[in-house]
Amino acid sequence: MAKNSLRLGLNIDHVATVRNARGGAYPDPVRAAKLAEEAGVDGITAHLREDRRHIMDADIEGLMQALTVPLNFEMAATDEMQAIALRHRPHAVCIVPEKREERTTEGGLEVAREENKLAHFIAPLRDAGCRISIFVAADQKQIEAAHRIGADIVELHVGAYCDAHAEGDFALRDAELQSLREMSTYAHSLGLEVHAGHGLTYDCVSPIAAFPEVQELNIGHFLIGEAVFLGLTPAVHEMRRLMDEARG
Ligand SMILES: CC(=O)[C@@H](O)[C@H](O)COP(=O)(O)O
Ligand SMILES: NCC(=O)COP(=O)(O)O
Repeated sequence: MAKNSLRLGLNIDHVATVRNARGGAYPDPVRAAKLAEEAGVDGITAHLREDRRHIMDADIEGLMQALTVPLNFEMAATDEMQAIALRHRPHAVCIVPEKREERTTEGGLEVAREENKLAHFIAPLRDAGCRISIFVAADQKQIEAAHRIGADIVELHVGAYCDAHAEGDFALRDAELQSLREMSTYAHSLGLEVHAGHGLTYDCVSPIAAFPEVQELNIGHFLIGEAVFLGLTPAVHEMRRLMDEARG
């Protein structure tokens, strides 16, 4: 595996969170995405939630028109979202679980219990040329099911590891890290491309970036927050530096 094959995808959802807090047009997530592109990100991630709490339909339209880097379109497995993805045909579609009342994405997708349904759901998206990613916990059963339904990618939900690190529960953090390490090796052995994301910060990114099987990190909330202090370009550059350093 090439040394520098770790890509950074910026999740721009929370530019839209700030915009939507007041209504109106700014800050504009498409402008943020273009700036991030100039700063050297390898892709943009946007999650069109069913309740449109941050990214809106017009943002997806704007991103599809403006971006030169790939768009990773995160969405729930609903008919509405499938129709939107089929209209835009983004580079990748990442299927995520969604609960209307949650503050953020709490876990990975339940693939094993919904295997047939999901296999049918992703088929037209694949036929439309989208790469299929499934956002999963570090759980062998879910990874095997993602492989069986024909996903190209699994994105490992690293939120529990990040939370344990932030809370100083280092025993739990190390246990989570070990599961993530084992499951990234396992997913790669099945032929799945491995991505990781959710809750990554400067403080906790390095051990995940060091996993040789991981090819992409999707990072948003922390970087958009950090951009308030540093500006988006320096914030992205610092994350890129830490990822490269961890990769060795
Ligand atoms: C699936 C995922 O991890 C991201 O899309 C993240 O969820 C975005 O933030 P919210 O969970 O706040 O929508
Ligand atoms: N899929 C995870 C993601 O896109 C980024 O999550 P976060 O860094 O905004 O928590």
